[in-house]
Amino acid sequence: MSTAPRHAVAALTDDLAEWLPRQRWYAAKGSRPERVGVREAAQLSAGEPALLHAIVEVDLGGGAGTEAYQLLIGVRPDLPEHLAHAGIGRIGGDCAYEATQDPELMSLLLRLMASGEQTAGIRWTPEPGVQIATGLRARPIGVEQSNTSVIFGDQYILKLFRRPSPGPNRDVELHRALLRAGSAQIAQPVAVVESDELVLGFAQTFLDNAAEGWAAATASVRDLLAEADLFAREVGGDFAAEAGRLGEAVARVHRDLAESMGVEHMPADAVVAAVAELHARLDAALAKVPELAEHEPLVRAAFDALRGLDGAVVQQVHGDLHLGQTLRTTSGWVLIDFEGEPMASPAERVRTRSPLRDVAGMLRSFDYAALHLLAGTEPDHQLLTRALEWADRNRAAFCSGYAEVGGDPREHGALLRALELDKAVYEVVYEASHRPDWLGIPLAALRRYG
Ligand SMILES: Nc1ncnc2c1ncn2[C@@H]1O[C@H](COP(=O)(O)OP(=O)(O)O)[C@@H](O)[C@H]1O
Ligand SMILES: O=P(O)(O)O[C@H]1O[C@H](CO)[C@@H](O[C@H]2O[C@H](CO)[C@@H](O)[C@H](O)[C@H]2O)[C@H](O)[C@H]1O
Repeated sequence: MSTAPRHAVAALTDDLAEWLPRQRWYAAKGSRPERVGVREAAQLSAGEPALLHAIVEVDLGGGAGTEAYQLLIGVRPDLPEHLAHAGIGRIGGDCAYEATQDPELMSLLLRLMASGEQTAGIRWTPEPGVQIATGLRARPIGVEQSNTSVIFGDQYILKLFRRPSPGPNRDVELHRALLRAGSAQIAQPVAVVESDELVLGFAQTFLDNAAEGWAAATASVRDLLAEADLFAREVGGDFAAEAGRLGEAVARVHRDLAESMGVEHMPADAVVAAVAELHARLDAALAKVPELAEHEPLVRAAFDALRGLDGAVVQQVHGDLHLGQTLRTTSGWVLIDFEGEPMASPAERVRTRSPLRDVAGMLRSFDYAALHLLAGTEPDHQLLTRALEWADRNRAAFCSGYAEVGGDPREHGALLRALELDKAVYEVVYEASHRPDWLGIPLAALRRYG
């Protein structure tokens, strides 16, 4: 490829305006970019295939502002069959494609991380004391995610942040803090990829043979619904013991984050401000999803019940905890992805929060796991009763497990209820823009809180 990197990516911007909205990690769901501009472009490899790195700026038009995305673009004269699905468009006579799908180009990233060098303004730095093996086969991860990850052999997983933001990266910082506290509930940090302003990628040990919490929990629900005249405790795939151990693991993570990064007691005026913020989040959600309106009084009452709350403890927490952020390894539960809520601004994400926020997230997730199989099916009272029984049983087991290490979350009923409702409202907005077929899950939950 003979064109300068910036010109090469600029040649692709019309194609990108079509391609970006089809990507799972594109945040402004439903809006086609009005314009795509190139903020930074660099060539990481000039061979054939060539590898371009770019930060592009998506202008959503109508005063909606811009969003920056990180792209890795492969360039070849022709796309072989195994990359046909990855095509983006054309740069001159060549084909441009999503490079994370190309093992040949991704193995270059592993070599760069192992070398610790700086290439085209990007630093590839192993974490202190880590020796990175090279020569491992790269493969893209086959799951839907907010970013894009590549696995190397069975040893490392590199997450490329699709919307890198300036300042310290929360995922990296919290992992380092947990490592300092000796946490056994995280995958070890391996390397960080950064430019002058942005953290672009984060590599960790790949936990081979780990089962995703969501997959394990929903397998248990499937077993139960197939035996709908048995109680959850009588079915072979009962999940309650695992839910309990997961509760313990989450409490350990909270204890270690508190030890490494400290805790604060919220003064009364901060509680008032936090309640106002909950209401403001609800206002924004109501404006986006009209179906929420019937639940407004219930949710506002739960928020108002917090006004007199005294001495609430806040600290760094996971921030977006659900079963999909947990992995069950042979030695216990591990939490992943400490970036915080994908829809929150970087400033909101770094704030200290009540640990009960994570507990509320997990409790909501047990509800999701129990009910997602019934979403969009004919109402069946028996199946619904069994699914709700599964949710109750596992929610209770999770809280009991948490209480083995930290305090019992159920002793803070008003706060937990308000945070669960806030999370359900967040989920309504998330589902409305990402998975409208699942919108009924958090809406039905709001109905049951009534
Ligand atoms: N250390 C790891 N070991 C094994 N699998 C992992 C690891 N980290 C992430 N994964 C897998 O990658 C998926 C996406 O990771 P995650 O950090 O949640 O990315 P995103 O921020 O894009 O949602 C997870 O659901 C899990 O299946
Ligand atoms: O994993 P992400 O950081 O991208 O989190 C977002 O997407 C999640 C869905 O993948 C979403 O979680 C919601 O759906 C889950 C089931 O798919 C469920 O277990 C969670 O309880 C529910 O909140 C998450 O809210 C969103 O931030």
